[in-house]
Amino acid sequence: MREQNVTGMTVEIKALSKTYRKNNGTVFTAVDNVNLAIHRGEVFGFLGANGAGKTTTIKMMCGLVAPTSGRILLNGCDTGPERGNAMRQIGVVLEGTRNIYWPLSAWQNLMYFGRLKGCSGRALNERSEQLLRELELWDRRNDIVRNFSRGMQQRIAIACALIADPPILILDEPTLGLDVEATQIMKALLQRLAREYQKTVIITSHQLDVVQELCDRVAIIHKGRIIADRSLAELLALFGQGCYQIKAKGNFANLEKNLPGDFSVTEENGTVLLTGPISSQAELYGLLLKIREQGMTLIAASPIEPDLEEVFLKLVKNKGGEGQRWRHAKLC
Ligand SMILES: Nc1ncnc2c1ncn2[C@@H]1O[C@H](COP(=O)(O)OP(=O)(O)OP(=O)(O)O)[C@@H](O)[C@H]1O
Repeated sequence: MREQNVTGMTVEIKALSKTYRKNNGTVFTAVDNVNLAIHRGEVFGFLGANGAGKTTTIKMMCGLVAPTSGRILLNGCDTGPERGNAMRQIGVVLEGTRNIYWPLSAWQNLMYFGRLKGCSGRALNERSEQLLRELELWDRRNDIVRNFSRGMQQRIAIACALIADPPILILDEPTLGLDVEATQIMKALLQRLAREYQKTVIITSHQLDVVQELCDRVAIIHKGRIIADRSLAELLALFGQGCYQIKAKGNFANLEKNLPGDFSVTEENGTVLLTGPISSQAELYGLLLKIREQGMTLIAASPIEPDLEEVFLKLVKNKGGEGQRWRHAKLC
């Protein structure tokens, strides 16, 4: 029976672990005590470097890999004892364009996947038409999918994943291989699914600019463990405090050794860029003074906003995750 969903979360992952036994008999932990709670109507980015444990976690959510321990509740249904019900709560696009049948038309794909998921008759026809119109593919419904662009194939895969109207949509690299325009269409579509239809949209992606534009919240997994789980705004703010970039011209050789250790110095087309943490106005003025004393010409000094890529790299490089955030926050 479905567990009453009183938490307002459509996905709850509790103490989830997965271990594999290697050929030499040692045990390898791919996913290590992961806890996540994802809201209805949220676009959630699940990030990690290669081999971090994203796919293993997603596969456990999709019932493709059995957890070693822990629980996954999808809209209140436990993927263990209530696998069938739990699977009805999700639509999954794991390998994008490979999720659909290329020799079939768009319409035939929807009929096929719809029937596979227990839909039939008028309801299936109406749902298919609605999805194809929504995804601006209605005019191409009778065309063979093989001849579609990658972006269109990806949209058909999403339509097939949504055919039974699940509350949760999971997508692995939804914008991989798409051009700029198709990427924009995909981002707008996923955002609309979350905002207008209150779907919980979970994406994995290595394209951090896409994640930054698209996601409300981000979790970062590293060596099987969650090292950050926050709203995007919080994550960026956490790492953005007091970070400055100063532009100047002139010889910086002597200045470099007098800079605080966390500062980086680069030169671009004759302009020297000094980037690093500044904790107070006094510290900023002191540094500007040093630059002038050096005989350099000051061009500009401005606070900088970190992007998700910087935040990701800092967290992953320092491995300690948010537990050490104050130390990292200084490393602008
Ligand atoms: N069936 C398996 N047997 C043994 N080890 C596995 C198995 N599946 C995954 N692993 C290991 O578990 C770790 C996590 O793999 P996973 O595929 O979840 O990473 P990922 O974050 O999805 O990486 P990528 O971004 O490269 O897809 C890796 O070290 C991988 O080699």
